Amino acid sequence: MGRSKHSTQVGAAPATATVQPGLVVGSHGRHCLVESPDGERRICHPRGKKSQAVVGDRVQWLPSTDEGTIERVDTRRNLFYRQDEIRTKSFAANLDQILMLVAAEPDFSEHQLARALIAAEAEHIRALIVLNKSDLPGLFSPAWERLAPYRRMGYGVLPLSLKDTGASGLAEVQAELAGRTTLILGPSGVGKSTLVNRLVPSALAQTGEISQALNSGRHTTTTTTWYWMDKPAGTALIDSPGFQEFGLHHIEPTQLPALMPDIAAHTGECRFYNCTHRHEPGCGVIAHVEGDERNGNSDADISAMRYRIYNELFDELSRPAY
Ligand SMILES: Nc1nc2c(ncn2[C@@H]2O[C@H](COP(=O)(O)OP(=O)(O)OP(=O)(O)O)[C@@H](O)[C@H]2O)c(=O)[nH]1
Ligand SMILES: [Zn+2]
Repeated sequence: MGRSKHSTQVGAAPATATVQPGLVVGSHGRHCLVESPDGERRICHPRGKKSQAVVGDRVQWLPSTDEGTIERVDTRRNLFYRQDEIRTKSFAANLDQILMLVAAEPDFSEHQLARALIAAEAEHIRALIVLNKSDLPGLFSPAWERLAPYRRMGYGVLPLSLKDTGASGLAEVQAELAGRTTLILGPSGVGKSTLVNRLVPSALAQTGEISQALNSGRHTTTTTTWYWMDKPAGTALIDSPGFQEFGLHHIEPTQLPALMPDIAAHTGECRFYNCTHRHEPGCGVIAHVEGDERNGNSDADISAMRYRIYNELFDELSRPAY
């Protein structure tokens, strides 16, 4: 077996093999890499559909020769995933937070940012936004301004620069990661690989090892990977491959307001208890939308862009699946 030579333990399973606890640190397709409490790692295969695991899962596994079988996935605290019309794509489980990395350039999509934040809220996962490339002043300031609504609604937003060998803001980012399990997400070109390599100097080597083990020696980048930054302190970083669209088909349109903190702040002010905040008279949300001609209010703390994103998502999630 091509895969076997990469496993760290060799030998037949004892006849009285008992299930053992483990942590999923890599996954590719149906099989995954499981780390035992002593740090040993081996490839495991799910016993069946119910024992399919994702990175971050705590599992109970049974040794079989030099590989293993996942017998059970422990109850998850949360599962961060996206869903398009056809399928669900899981990123990872049991997260303390997601770190959304965007940059002064390339220009980031606020829609994609909003979608990831909504998916995190739906699973009660904390989110942190980091704006990289603060060394590009002409581009950084407008990007920082675009994030003002997110700061206002309570998200942590941190500036960062990883240019050349210098860094600024890295210590502040590290402080937010300490003692937590963090999934890092970001569109292409924002500096995600640069950041992961800076936070986990052995990342490149580890990725090679994990994807080799999981892909019978073929090096691919389609693997979600768990990196220990500080194991005794419980600080871990999960890096997952890029994606095109962040589907939110698992969310009902009427759930959206509760998952968007700036909108949620005003839903209690609406005249109708089942207000959709799109056209109703006496709507507390509309009354707080910046520049909306329907509002005669003082305090417009919902940006026009955020309200547009709300409406577009509401329409999208209201369309019947086909
Ligand atoms: N000016 C500046 N450039 C940066 C900074 N961080 C990363 N870069 C550059 O941005 C480019 C993209 O960085 P990567 O780390 O490859 O980005 P990525 O997000 O992993 O992108 P993909 O590999 O496409 O997924 C590289 O040319 C980096 O050198 C920064 O803080 N400032
Ligand atoms: Zn309303």
